[in-house]
Order: sequence, then C-alpha cells, then structure tokens
Amino acid sequence: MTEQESKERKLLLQEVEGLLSLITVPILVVDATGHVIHANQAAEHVWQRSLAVLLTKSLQAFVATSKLLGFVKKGKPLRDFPVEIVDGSGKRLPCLCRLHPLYIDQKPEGAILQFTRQQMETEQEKNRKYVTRYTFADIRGNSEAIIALKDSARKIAKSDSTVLIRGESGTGKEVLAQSIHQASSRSDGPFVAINCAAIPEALLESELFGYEEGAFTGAKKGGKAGRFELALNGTLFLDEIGDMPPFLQAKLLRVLQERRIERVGGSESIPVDVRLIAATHKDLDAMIVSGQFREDLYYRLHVIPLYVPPLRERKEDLYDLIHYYLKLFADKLGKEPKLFSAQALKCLIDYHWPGNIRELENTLEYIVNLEIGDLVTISSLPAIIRGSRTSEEGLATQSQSQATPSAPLASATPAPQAAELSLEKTEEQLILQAVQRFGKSTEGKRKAAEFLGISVATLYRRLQKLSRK
Ligand SMILES: Nc1ncnc2c1ncn2[C@@H]1O[C@H](COP(=O)(O)OP(=O)(O)OP(=O)(O)O)[C@@H](O)[C@H]1O
Repeated sequence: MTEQESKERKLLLQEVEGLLSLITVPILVVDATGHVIHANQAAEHVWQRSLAVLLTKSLQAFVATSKLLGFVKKGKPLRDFPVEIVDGSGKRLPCLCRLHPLYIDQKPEGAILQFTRQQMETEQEKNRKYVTRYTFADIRGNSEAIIALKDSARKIAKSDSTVLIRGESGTGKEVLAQSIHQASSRSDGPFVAINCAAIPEALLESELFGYEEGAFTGAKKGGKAGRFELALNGTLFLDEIGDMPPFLQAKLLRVLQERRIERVGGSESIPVDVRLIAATHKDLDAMIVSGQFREDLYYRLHVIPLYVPPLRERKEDLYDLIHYYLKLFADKLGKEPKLFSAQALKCLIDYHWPGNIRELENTLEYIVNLEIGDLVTISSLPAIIRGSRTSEEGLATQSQSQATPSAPLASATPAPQAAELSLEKTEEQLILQAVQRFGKSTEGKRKAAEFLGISVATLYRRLQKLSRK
C-alpha cells in the first residue's frame, strides 16, 4: 500500500468511527458468522459493556430473535424488522431492526445492524435518559487545587443549595456537576442539563419551562414539559448561564424565589423540587457591572461557589491525565499504549492548554489514532502544540543552547534514550534532571518545581517515591 493510500485508509476509518459515534441508537457491525466486529457508543451504553468486550461476543448474546442471524448469513437487507434485544441488565426490549448487508465480490461478508425502540418513548422513559456518566472518581488529578475542589464539592453535595461553578471552557465543570448529583440524595432522580448558549433565545424559554398546547404555532398537541419539570426530584444543570438573555434571567430569578414554574402559554403554577447547579466560563462580576447580568440573580446562584482552575495552573495533573487518556484511547482503538520521548512529553507540559482537559483529551485521541510507531515524538504532536519546534533535534539544540532555567534537559546528565522511556520513566527523568540542574537545596527544589509546572509538595512526594525505588 502506498503512503497516500494508507493515509486515505486511515482517514476513511476515522470518518466511519466519527459517523458511528454520532448515531444515538445502538449499531452493531457483525461478520458473516454473526461475530461483532464493531459497535458504536450507544451500543456500549445499551449493553453496558465496553467496545473491547462487545468485540468478543456474537449477535446471539444481544438479540433474542434467532432469525436475525439467518438474515445476516444470507445477506438479506431488512427494514424495521421486529426483534427483541436483551439489554445490559438482562431485560428484553422490543426493537425494530434495520439490516444493511455487506458484500464482497457478491458474497455476504457481514452486516450493519441498527436497533430502534419499537414504541414511542413515554415521558417517564425520557427522564431515565438523563443519567449521569461521571462520579468524583472520574475527576482525575492529584494537584492540591483539584484535591481541595473535590473535598469541598463532596461536602456540599448532600445539601440542596444552589451551586455556581466557574472555570474556563473544558476544565470539567459538567463532570463536577454530575459528580455532585451522583453524591447527593437526589442521585436516583434525573440529572438534566441544558446549555443556555447552544439553544436559540426564542426556544430557550419553552425548553426550560415547557409549554401548553396551542401556546404558539407548531406547539405539540398536549403541550410539552420543560427541563425544570423533567428534572423533578433531581438536578438541573444550567450550563453557560452567562449567556441567558435578560428576560429569562428575570424569569429564572422568580422560579428560584418561588420554586414554582409556569409553562409558556399556561396559567397553572407547578411546584418544582429541583436542585440547581449553574456553570459559566464568563466573568459574571464584569457582566453585572456592564449591566448584562442581574445582580439579584447572581446572588441567588452564588450560594455555593466552586472554581475549576485551568489546566495550565495545575500542570502536575498532566501526568495523570496523559496516562489515563493514553490508555483509554489505546484500549478503545485496540492499540498498545504508546511511549513518549522526553522531548514530546516536555512539549505537552510546556503547552498552555487554552482548551484545557477537552483539548488534552482530543490531542491524545489524535496521537493514538495517528501514531503508527511505538514512540510518540515531537513530530507526532499536533502542529499547534509543536509550535515552532519541528523536530526532536530542534528542541535538543534549543535546550542545549539556552543557559536559562528553562533548559534543564541540557544538564550534565546526557539526554535519556527516548526510545527506552515509558511515560512514568520520562517523568522520573525530568524530575531528576530538574533537581540535578537546580540543586538539592530548598531553593533549588522550589525552582525545579516551578520549572516542571508542579507544586513543591508534589515534587517532594515524587522524590520520596523515587527514593523508595
Ligand atoms: N478531572 C478530569 N479528569 C478526567 N477527565 C476530565 C476531567 N475534567 C474534565 N474531563 C474531561 O474533559 C472534557 C470536558 O469536560 P466538561 O464538559 O465537564 O468541561 P466544561 O468545563 O463543562 O466545558 P464547557 O465550559 O465547554 O461546557 C470531558 O470529556 C471530560 O470527560
């Protein structure tokens, strides 16, 4: 295969992966014997198994209707064929199956199967969709800031007080909100999220508060419950609250005062037992000064303020996060976890991560997807992170030519053999070299910690761990 063909093939695979992940109903791809060869995230969710486990199973493990395998073997297309699937908890669910056969040289080689629930979802079933994915255990990182944040959030999780989470985009505000819900007495209830910036102003009101039949042209027969009602006995997460238009800020304030809502076009006042968690990356204080955000609403929301610091202010978390996402994507894509060259790792550590953990997650997915060798070098990193550094040599030369504290890799210790380094080993090397460069005095360790972008306490912890080895 030529390099161009190999590139096109990889791109095509990524497109297929991307398309499958966008589909919200479960999809299984099977070979001619019914063995699962691919599945999307919705399938992982329905059958409560990871992709890696799904790939060890056959169709019969998930579908109670034996006829389906016969259709796969014959390569017969199906449209809305009634089947019963057996979900992750062993429950049988009636579904409609679409079968798209895969042929090679006119021989059936497998099929793509899509399953949709047969009956219309009831309102109650819709509520069940609002389940959380995250708990505090999913908030990774050992920096003092993250440990303190988790401690405070755990403490306030049990109460019903309103929480306001601030932090830059991609820092994990929604992860934190879900974790609080999970640790609260409302965890059996729904967690309903709405992004105030993503919904057009005209629709936001009816999405939040619902509407009565005939409230406006196009309103559904029987009306529709809004997110407040859907979150009954649970938690409502108002993301990007700073983007809420002024007329809705006033309405939200009333709801928070009275704990009741009125649907659009309705007159009945409905009590809503909902815990509110709001989040924003905007500077609400400045917005109050400029008249864009209501001060009275701000104080109603600001009962328990939490702040998620940006990744660049807690760089010690990078090691843990890189390790975690590297393994996650390697498992997902059925690849071996990669090794990092010291320079590539240093490049990730030096980068300022404006998109925070979301950007880091995407970067590692990119690296695992595109990296063919076992070693991640600088040239494997996305251009934006590589910046002006285009090669390992480039960085090494740059490091060696600088006599400033930002060049500890140019210390008396020769640069480690990159190919031999695992992520953990690379981290050890960086720490040891920084200490060697700046000295073992308290001041030296302080400088080393500053250079590495970690706290002094973390540096001491790592050195203690190393001394025990
Ligand atoms: N501490 C963490 N450990 C592991 N993954 C995390 C952590 N924090 C966030 N993430 C991941 O980062 C991504 C972004 O998180 P999330 O959506 O909660 O950020 P956000 O601050 O709400 O972003 P936005 O303001 O853009 O809505 C998610 O995929 C999440 O899984």
